[in-house]
Amino acid sequence: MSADDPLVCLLTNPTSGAGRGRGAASAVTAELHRLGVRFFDATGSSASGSLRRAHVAAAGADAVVVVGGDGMVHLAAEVAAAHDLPLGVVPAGTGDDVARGLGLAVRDPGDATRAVVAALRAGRTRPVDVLAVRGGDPAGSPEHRGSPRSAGSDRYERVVLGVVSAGFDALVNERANGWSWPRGRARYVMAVARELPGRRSLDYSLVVDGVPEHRQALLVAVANTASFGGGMRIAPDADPGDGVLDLVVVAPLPAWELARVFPRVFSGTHVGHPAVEVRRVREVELAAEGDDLPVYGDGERLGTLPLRVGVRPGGLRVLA
Ligand SMILES: Nc1ncnc2c1ncn2[C@@H]1O[C@H](COP(=O)(O)OP(=O)(O)OP(=O)(O)O)[C@@H](O)[C@H]1O
Repeated sequence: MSADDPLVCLLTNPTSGAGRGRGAASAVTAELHRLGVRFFDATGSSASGSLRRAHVAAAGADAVVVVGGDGMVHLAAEVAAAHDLPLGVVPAGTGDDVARGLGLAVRDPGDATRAVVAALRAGRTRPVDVLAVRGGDPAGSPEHRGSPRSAGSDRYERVVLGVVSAGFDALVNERANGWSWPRGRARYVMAVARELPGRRSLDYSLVVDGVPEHRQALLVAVANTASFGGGMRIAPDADPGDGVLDLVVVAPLPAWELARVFPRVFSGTHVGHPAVEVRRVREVELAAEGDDLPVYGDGERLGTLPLRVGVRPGGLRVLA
């Protein structure tokens, strides 16, 4: 190991993957030691602590490497993008939708670490698009405090790698996050079942690539990658390398029809349904009438509407 070797800012999360994160973190640090990689472990006792420490550590690092699920990858992407560093991902969550969406294999943490280190040492990165989200009331996302860019909602911009969504699924997410059991997909499916009877469509005001439109919809999602919620392929053809976003609007459906169509989201075949519209766009402004509708990005609460989502083509380099 020499001072010329790359220095990694490492982020882990003991709570990822229903507790698997702790073991994954140990496996990764052991492998980094074995491979002689210089790293600084920026993991704190909470998400906000990790974010603060990572912003400091990243200032002197050559890469950010994250061990965890979508929420951790989200946090690490924020740091990597702010410091213009490549991001290495060791998936260790319950869903790992973002990692899969980026085309990364979800495998043994040791193998994933070796792949990341090989890419780092070879200087091999793949550019991926990111969603740049403005608005969304940062007060609604306490873990975000501590970022150099969190001051003032106008200047506030947040990076999302996977899917930004508002509507039925955000309410489902809100409900699922309030439960500690069951884990993973089962928790989402149960939350859907609980949310279905009370489901309502909302009056959305959208500005899509500069053109205003009003829509009654159950759900509006802006996707960079295909899935969220542990395998729900909301935008099955979304490609994080195409420089555009997939805007998904689900029109109101009777409850019985929604219950019939919903399971098709796991295979992505819901997009053939007439109530589901998918468009390739570059920027969406999103508001919902008279509602503090929660908005989620990468499975994390971003805050509430209104907000604007744009694409930064190739905005992040992934070590792969
Ligand atoms: N150091 C930490 N200590 C406690 N909680 C943390 C820490 N770092 C992050 N968190 C929180 O843990 C939550 C879950 O993290 P993560 O997304 O990595 O795992 P997961 O939920 O199991 O995976 P997935 O989102 O892929 O299903 C995040 O919402 C994040 O805010």
